[in-house]
Amino acid sequence: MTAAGVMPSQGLRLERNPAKVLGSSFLSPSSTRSLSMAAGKSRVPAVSLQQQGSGRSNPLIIRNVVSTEKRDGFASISEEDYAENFRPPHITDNFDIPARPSTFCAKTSLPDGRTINRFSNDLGKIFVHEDDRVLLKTIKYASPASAGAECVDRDCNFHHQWVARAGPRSKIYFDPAEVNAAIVTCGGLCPGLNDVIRQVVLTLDCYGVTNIRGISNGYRGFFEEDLHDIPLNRKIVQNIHLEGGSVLGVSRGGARTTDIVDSIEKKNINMLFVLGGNGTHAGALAIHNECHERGMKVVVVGVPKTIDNDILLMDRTFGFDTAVEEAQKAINSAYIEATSAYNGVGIVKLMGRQSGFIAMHASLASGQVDVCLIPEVGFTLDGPEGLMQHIHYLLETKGRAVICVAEGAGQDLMASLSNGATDASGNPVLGDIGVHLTKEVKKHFKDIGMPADVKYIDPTYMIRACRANASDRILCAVLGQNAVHAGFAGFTGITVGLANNHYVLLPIPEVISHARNVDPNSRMWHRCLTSTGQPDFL
Ligand SMILES: Nc1ncnc2c1ncn2[C@@H]1O[C@H](COP(=O)(O)OP(=O)(O)OP(=O)(O)O)[C@@H](O)[C@H]1O
Ligand SMILES: O=P(O)(O)OC[C@H]1O[C@](O)(CO)[C@@H](O)[C@@H]1O
Ligand SMILES: [Mg+2]
Repeated sequence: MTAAGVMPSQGLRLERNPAKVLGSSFLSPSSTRSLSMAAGKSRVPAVSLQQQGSGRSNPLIIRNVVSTEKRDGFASISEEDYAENFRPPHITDNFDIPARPSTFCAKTSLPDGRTINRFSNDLGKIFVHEDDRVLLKTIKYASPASAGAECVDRDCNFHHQWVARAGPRSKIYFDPAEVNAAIVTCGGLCPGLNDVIRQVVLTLDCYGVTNIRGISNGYRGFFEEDLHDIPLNRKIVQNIHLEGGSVLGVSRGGARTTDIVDSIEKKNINMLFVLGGNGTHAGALAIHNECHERGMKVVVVGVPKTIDNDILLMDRTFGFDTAVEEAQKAINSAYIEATSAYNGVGIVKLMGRQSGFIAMHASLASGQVDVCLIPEVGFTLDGPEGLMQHIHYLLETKGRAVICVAEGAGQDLMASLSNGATDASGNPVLGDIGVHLTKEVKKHFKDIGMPADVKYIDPTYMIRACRANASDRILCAVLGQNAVHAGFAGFTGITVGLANNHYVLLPIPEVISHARNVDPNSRMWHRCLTSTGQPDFL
């Protein structure tokens, strides 16, 4: 991201049905359907997998908006463009399915197998109107030079970006008796996975769905012969949120879209909930597209899971808050060690392959960190501006130095170590910056004959395996419930999220074009620097 020109929607421009959007609002599923049919076109995004990949790319280039005119690095995009881009794909875009009254909360099952009426839909306003919208951006920047400015034109004009509001609709597109739901958790672990699984199951139960399965160990569970589905119901999931991890298991790699969709077809799954990060969502989009190409009436709904908080457009993803909180223990231990030692240096490594949000927030929260290093901001070790000089200064002035480093930081300093290797999902295998820094700091002070007592803490997997904290559990509850509401409302190829403090539905391509990064021009990074008092190390 540059301070000068950040696209409002940092995703791909989809080749969509040219249905005219009125003003800045969206079309309701029913009106969209008639327009789609009239136009004789499918709204399934014609986007290749390569385009869907989570590798970084310049949003100004990939958003190939026909009406876009680029001037001084800015693209002029109309509010209609936003509306069209953020219109969540709907099952009725491709199939003529009648809407039916919602069954949400009509009844629920008890642990003993009995069914009771929950509460009547007449009791109050429980439904979100299908035309409800959430405003994505709320700041009107006066100038592209404003801190963290996201401007779409040279004059920094404000464009309304309305996105669909998440929540239960009064009309649904599935008969609960015919729903065959599946949940899959992919990628790495993240605090809160079990909470989301639990909420998806509880909410399906509230709609009256009894046929629910968990797919074992991520996408692999669809086709690895030794992996078996796990039946799920209200009773089974009742206490799963009390532990970290995923009761379904996770995995990386092995995503063969055609095999997965063969399996979906064979198992008759028609509502798929996919919990995962950028890679998982790219897979979900591929599954969604393949299902539609095969004429399968399947909705695919994502729930963004990334402890790193690196998914576009979202205020935060579940697990992040827990990670920041858990990291405090490690930072505090490093601080205690460093302050108690003679010339103590405490180094803590935190997760964040491409994005330094955990390290930045944990450093800011702790107030004990002297230097925060993130992937988005380069640094050097040696020379007058280098990190070693600053540690030297800290030892002389404070008698200690506490460093919080994100795992993706300083990879250029260890180019020879990582060797271009990738994991099963194609993610780069990183060099261990924590170990590298520890060695370099020890070596530097030994070389100059100054005592330095260096202690290194790597709490990464301890943090990731935690049970979610209360605030993340609430986020998980709302996201899990909204995923089911979205599925019943017929939305597909979408994901749920918290944007601008409201719960929304977003088309998957809009959130996965690249990882969300810390903007070095943002107020938050500047707040972190104000707190640590660190200089630039370049
Ligand atoms: N471009 C892609 N298209 C289809 N499937 C993909 C793609 N990228 C990754 N996947 C699959 O999605 C699953 C999860 O991907 P990955 O391991 O990158 O985790 P992730 O969802 O990004 O989560 P995390 O935040 O933990 O990295 C894997 O099974 C992987 O094969
Ligand atoms: O070791 P694993 O399981 O591949 O996971 C490590 C990765 O997972 C992440 O937390 C993303 O989920 C990265 O920050 C980290 O590099
Ligand atoms: Mg990933």
